[in-house]
Amino acid sequence: MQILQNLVEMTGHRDHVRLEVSVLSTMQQLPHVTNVRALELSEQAEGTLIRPRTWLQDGEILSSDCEASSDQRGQPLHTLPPLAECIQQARSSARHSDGPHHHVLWLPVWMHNKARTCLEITQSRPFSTQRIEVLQGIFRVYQNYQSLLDYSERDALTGLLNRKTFDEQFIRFASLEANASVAAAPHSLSDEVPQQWLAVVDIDHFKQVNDRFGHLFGDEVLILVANLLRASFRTQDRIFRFGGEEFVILLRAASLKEAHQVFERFRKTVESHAFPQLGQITVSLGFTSTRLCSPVEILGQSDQALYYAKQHGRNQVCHYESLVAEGALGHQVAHDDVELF
Ligand SMILES: Nc1nc2c(ncn2[C@@H]2O[C@H](COP(=O)(O)OP(=O)(O)OP(=O)(O)O)[C@@H](O)[C@H]2O)c(=O)[nH]1
Repeated sequence: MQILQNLVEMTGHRDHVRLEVSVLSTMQQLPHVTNVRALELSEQAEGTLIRPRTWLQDGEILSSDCEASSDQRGQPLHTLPPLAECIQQARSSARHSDGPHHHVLWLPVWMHNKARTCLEITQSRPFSTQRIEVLQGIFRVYQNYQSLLDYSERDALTGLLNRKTFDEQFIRFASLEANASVAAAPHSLSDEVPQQWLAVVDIDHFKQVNDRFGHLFGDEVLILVANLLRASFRTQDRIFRFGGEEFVILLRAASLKEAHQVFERFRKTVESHAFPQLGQITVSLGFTSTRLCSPVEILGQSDQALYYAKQHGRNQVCHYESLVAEGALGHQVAHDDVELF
């Protein structure tokens, strides 16, 4: 009965992290469970890393509020061989016993053929068949509900994250970033601190595609561009379809140079892609650093850089602060210049 009540509570959430906290508290209440964690898997230059995103501490379930790439508690996936093998073979669970009172069960959350999260349950007794059935039952409800949440966060045409999700995630992220940067050094173009960049991408002369080939064909082009976006960025970078033929990318990069290179590489990928019937299409991209500004200002700055790219020949990447430093843009975007949220 307690489990049923917990399941009702679990499915009342509209947020991935709160749902995760809820499923872990449900599992933690089972007898002999000594620890529960949700591990996040992320692809980094040095290989797949795992870090605890939600965990049990002093009887309370806590969640990390920092980005995976800046979390010091990440460890290489290969340091947990049974889990690494389970992920590599796309299996639904793995188990490991480390002494008579330490038994671990891992349940990876598979979505779009990728496991980005894995639940970890530790018990002081070996897992009985019945216990595994109960845990897997709870896990299936949780996973189905995660899929529903995921579906509501995505754009139906391209499968990218939608504008609503951007508004929710970016406002939350920007307030975390603002708090973190209170003690940070003043911003300069040559800073080498890992930071986030926001780019607005717009397909050039897309209206002509629709006019010549029809709206349905235009939709196919949007899907192809979305696929190129997915292939060009890492899984921890977030890509949104913002509306129409406009996309937004949130990228983590160590320097302006690196961010510029990554965006430039994407521009070239689109330029050199052979689109059926169309041949070549191009994109313009405006980007800015997300530090020390409000979400409205950040979007406004990227939009200004994009507008500049469009006005100066299209098929190019423009960086807002560089344009301002060169005197190419008239003025910095103020709060009331743009109204987006
Ligand atoms: N096929 C399709 N077209 C869309 C969708 N959303 C917006 N569009 C079209 O995208 C086009 C955008 O055109 P504009 O913003 O005028 O500019 P453009 O032709 O892309 O030219 P520049 O941006 O100036 O390079 C319009 O024709 C819209 O109808 C969509 O979901 N599917």
